[in-house]
Amino acid sequence: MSVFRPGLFTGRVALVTGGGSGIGCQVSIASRNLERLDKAVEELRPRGDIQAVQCNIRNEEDVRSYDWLFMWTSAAVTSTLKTFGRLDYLVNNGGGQFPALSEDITLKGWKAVIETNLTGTFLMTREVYRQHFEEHGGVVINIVADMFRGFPMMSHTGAARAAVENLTKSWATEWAENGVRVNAVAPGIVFSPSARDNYSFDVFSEARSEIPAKRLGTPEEVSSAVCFLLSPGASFINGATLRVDAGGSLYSKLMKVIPGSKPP
Ligand SMILES: CCC/C=C/C(=O)SCCNC(=O)CCNC(=O)[C@H](O)C(C)(C)COP(=O)([O-])OP(=O)([O-])OC[C@H]1O[C@@H](n2cnc3c(N)ncnc32)[C@H](O)[C@@H]1OP(=O)([O-])[O-]
Ligand SMILES: NC(=O)C1=CN([C@@H]2O[C@H](COP(=O)(O)OP(=O)(O)OC[C@H]3O[C@@H](n4cnc5c(N)ncnc54)[C@H](OP(=O)(O)O)[C@@H]3O)[C@@H](O)[C@H]2O)C=CC1
Repeated sequence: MSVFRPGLFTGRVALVTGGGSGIGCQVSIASRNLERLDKAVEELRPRGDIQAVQCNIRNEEDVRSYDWLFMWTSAAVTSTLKTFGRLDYLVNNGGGQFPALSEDITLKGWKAVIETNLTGTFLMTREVYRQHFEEHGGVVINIVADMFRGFPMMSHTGAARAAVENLTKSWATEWAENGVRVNAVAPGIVFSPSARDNYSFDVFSEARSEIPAKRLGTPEEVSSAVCFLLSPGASFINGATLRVDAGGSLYSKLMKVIPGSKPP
């Protein structure tokens, strides 16, 4: 998802995991696949000062280490600070999961999802705080999901995202005195080719009828919320989760069809 709007953040520096674009400010985009990142940088270069950083957010060394001798730019936080000299925003957008009933999730699959969505967010945010925000302040946005009534068929990500929402509140309080704000954005259902490929059925067509607005959200609609929470207009908002789902989280959609219940 692209997360910024033109002109809003001129002179500011952002680090965005999981792709996204930074228009009008200087941005590092960080994910595992360098080829895809480079393509994104090519596309976005005319609109902003943007660099790609290969980083697996599950790997502490990728997040943290930097080899001053060889000048590797494999460490997301350090290389952003080295390239741009400052860091104002962190957007923890990188994440993902696969659909499965809980009883079918292997330990390896469980760990992959928890480490990506929960541990990755923790490692990135801890590092940004240690290296820059503790001294200079800043804003963190955590992208979570509509897991407010549990997340049947994706219980691993539901648990991880709920934990990230809780971390959002802990960090908002722990770091308020250092001028750090931490908020979360919970998108409803937004078309994503990777999610489409992860399902054996057309999840987006099926989901549409379960959204009160009867349409999917767009990346721009999520980015508006991210921009607002990053901006000075949100300077008194801390520890909040903004739902961007056209009311979908309030509507009783069923992720799993329950044919009938067995007597207790
Ligand atoms: C539409 C609803 C709303 C949408 C919300 C979104 O977020 S949209 C955007 C969402 N975007 C995405 O979700 C991005 C796509 N998702 C991913 O990249 C992965 O799901 C990931 C997040 C687990 C990362 O995994 P990774 O690269 O680190 O690991 P790996 O690939 O090596 O797998 C490790 C283990 O996980 C297990 N396992 C994995 N897949 C399946 C499966 N389909 N079935 C069953 N199990 C599966 C399996 O145990 C596997 O080990 P094995 O058996 O192979 O030895
Ligand atoms: N689309 C939707 O309906 C919803 C999406 N979300 C969440 O919003 C965020 C963006 O989603 P969307 O753009 O749709 O999905 P994508 O799958 O297109 O984006 C996910 C991004 O996360 C990156 N990523 C995954 N694992 C890691 C990792 N270990 N380290 C670094 N980067 C990683 C991927 O890049 P790479 O493979 O190169 O590492 C990819 O760029 C995700 O967290 C998603 O779960 C939440 C609710 C709904």
